[in-house]
Amino acid sequence: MLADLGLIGTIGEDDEVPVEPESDSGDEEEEGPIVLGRRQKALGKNRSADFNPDFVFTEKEGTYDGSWALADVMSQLKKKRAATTLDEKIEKVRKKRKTEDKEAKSGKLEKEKEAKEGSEPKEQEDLQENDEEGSEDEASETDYSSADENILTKADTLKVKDRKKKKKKGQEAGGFFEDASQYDENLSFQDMNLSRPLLKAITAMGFKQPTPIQKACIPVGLLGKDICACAATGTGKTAAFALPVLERLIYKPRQAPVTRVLVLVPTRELGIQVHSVTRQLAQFCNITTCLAVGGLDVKSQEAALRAAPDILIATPGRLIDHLHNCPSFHLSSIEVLILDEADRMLDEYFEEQMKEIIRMCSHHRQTITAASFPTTLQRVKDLASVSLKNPVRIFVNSNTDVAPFLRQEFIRIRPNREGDREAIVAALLTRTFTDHVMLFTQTKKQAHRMHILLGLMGLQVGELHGNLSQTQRLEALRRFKDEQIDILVATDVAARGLDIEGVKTVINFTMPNTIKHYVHRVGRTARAGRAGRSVSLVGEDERKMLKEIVKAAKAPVKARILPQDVILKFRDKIEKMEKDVYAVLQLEAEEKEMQQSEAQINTAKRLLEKGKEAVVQEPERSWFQTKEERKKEKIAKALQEFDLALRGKKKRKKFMKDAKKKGEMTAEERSQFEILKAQMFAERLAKRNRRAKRARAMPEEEPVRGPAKKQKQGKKSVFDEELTNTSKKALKQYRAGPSFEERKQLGLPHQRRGGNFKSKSRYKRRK
Ligand SMILES: Nc1ncnc2c1ncn2[C@@H]1O[C@H](COP(=O)(O)OP(=O)(O)OP(=O)(O)O)[C@@H](O)[C@H]1O
Repeated sequence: MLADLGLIGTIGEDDEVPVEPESDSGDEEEEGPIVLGRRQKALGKNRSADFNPDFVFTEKEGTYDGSWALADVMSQLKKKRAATTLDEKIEKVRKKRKTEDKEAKSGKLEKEKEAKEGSEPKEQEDLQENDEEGSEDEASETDYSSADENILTKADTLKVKDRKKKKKKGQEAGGFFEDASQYDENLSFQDMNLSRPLLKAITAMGFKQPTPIQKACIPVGLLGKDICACAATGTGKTAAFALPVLERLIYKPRQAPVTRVLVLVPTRELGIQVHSVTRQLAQFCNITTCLAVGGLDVKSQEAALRAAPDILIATPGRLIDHLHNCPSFHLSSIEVLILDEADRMLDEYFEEQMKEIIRMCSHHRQTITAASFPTTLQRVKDLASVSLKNPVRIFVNSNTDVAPFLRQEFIRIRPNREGDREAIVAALLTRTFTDHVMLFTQTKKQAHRMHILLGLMGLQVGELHGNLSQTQRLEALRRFKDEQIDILVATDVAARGLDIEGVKTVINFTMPNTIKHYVHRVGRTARAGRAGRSVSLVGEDERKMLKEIVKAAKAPVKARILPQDVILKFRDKIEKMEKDVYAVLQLEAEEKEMQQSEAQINTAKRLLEKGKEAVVQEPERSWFQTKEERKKEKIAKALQEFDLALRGKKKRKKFMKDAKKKGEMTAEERSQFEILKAQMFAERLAKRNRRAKRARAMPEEEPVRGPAKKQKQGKKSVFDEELTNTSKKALKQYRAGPSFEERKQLGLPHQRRGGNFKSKSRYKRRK
């Protein structure tokens, strides 16, 4: 059972001093290891009212082994492994290339000998040239020879980017929220009236003092109020919402076991992490937790749900699956609903699923939403569509705040040099940022390609995106966490919430869709008070976002310039590697084909041997939408996107068409495609925001009473009223005909012609 799996352990707890050992080698302007105290002093000058720069993420002294619970979670995964891993394929191609190069070299030497024996002076010249080429070939092998030393050590240039003065906007006022963003700076965990088991767990986890969001959030959460919380990435939001909830659960009288708390998260990996942190915080109390995210075994989750765990952490899709297919499981007992990464949970992508979940939740509950930043107050009000009741707004950072100890750098990509991106990234990863690096790409395809390219260069790389199986995703995360790989290439699936300890550098291959995505991506480093660095490649089309980032930055933003010959060298290297990349992709395709045919053969074999019964059909699981509805929704969304992608964008249309026709894209086109993808997303988002706000209501079917009801129905016309009035009085009046007054007004004879039916019908006829 999941509850017994012991999914304890966390990401990010150790006894390290919060110092970032820099991996840069050839950078003259580089500072030495950034000691937190010093950075803080510097920041002190720039003191922000939103984030308390005096806050120190103190060293963790806990004895608790905070390792990932990945091993346990992975035991739930289906064991369906590829015959060989991608890294094995890369290694195979690399070895082949090495032997081929060796052979070519020895061939050349032999030729050289022959030539020396009976050659003329001109031939000798040619051979000299060949010799030079030969040494370059050698250098193009993955390991760097002395010829490349210069390239590896030549320093980049760093310039501080000018920053236009940020206009200070007043905080958006909203009568809707009670504001509790001010907090008592001296508040300690002990002052918060938390129970002993929780305090013990906090100590065991090594937390010495609460973070600003925890200081602000925990006291309000304990009062049972609805909260709309917002703080920078990596500032401890998870514990901020988990602690008050755990405290309340400890004191709840227990009768029959019921699930009281539901935490919804947007990605599976984040679910695993939140579950792990909750388990650690609850390690000394008798509170049960359950993890129900996609990609993990359904059956064991069902069994765990039947035991009604106190806290359930889930992704929306898998939760709905259980609600519809696990008869005894329901949400009517939910007392606290928590939406982590709330802005994502309430965006269009999850809209239908969220409506369905909230519809099933009990009306009487506390709702807590946690996000890294709400862009506008309107957005926050959107969050209110989950029916927050007199919510308390707790914002301890402003809209575009990045982590306080993040150093932001940008590399300019000149027009028509888009094709250099891969070379620049390769140069950064081999020369400057060699370990604990996350590289973000826009598309899964580019992430995969970068994995292969960098792997062929001899770097230790892994990839994390939606095209991989859950096993592969978690395995990549585990290897990165365990320092088996130095670089994790990922798409935005890994951008939110993931707390991977010790990430030193985040590199953006292209700028992400929106600033919000940027803040999330770079938020994977400089967490919990540690220092970190982000390096983003910015092309002409992306400069607008750069300007905004520079404007919002509190610390100086730097421009990094790589020496041109370094870029050329790596470009050359990549060009030469192209055939090897193709070879790896080919190996993958062949293996996939083999596996598919093997599976078909096995099914046929079983059918032949044991008849139809041998092929066990999984019972179909039901879903809240019919297959038709699901299909319709998907088609509608796809059409909308397609429509947007094409509208007025002839250039794009042509680009897509050309790229498709050619089958293979050049480095330039690949980079453009990445940028295009991000732009399309941003456009879709902008269009969505321009649209008149639909009632994003998640209808709470509570009866509306009193004047509200009248207002809602609108005023009826006299005609409607007469037509629909069926009261006794109205009927009597109708039978009796118009009154004396009415007759006078209508110019009818004043005398009624008797009250009998006959005269009345006559009157009616005349009328
Ligand atoms: N009071 C504290 N003292 C020291 N470390 C803490 C404290 N609270 C949390 N942390 C650590 O800070 C790190 C970041 O915490 P967490 O993942 O909750 O941040 P977050 O705000 O949810 O980030 P994101 O927005 O990226 O999801 C974790 O490693 C956690 O263990």
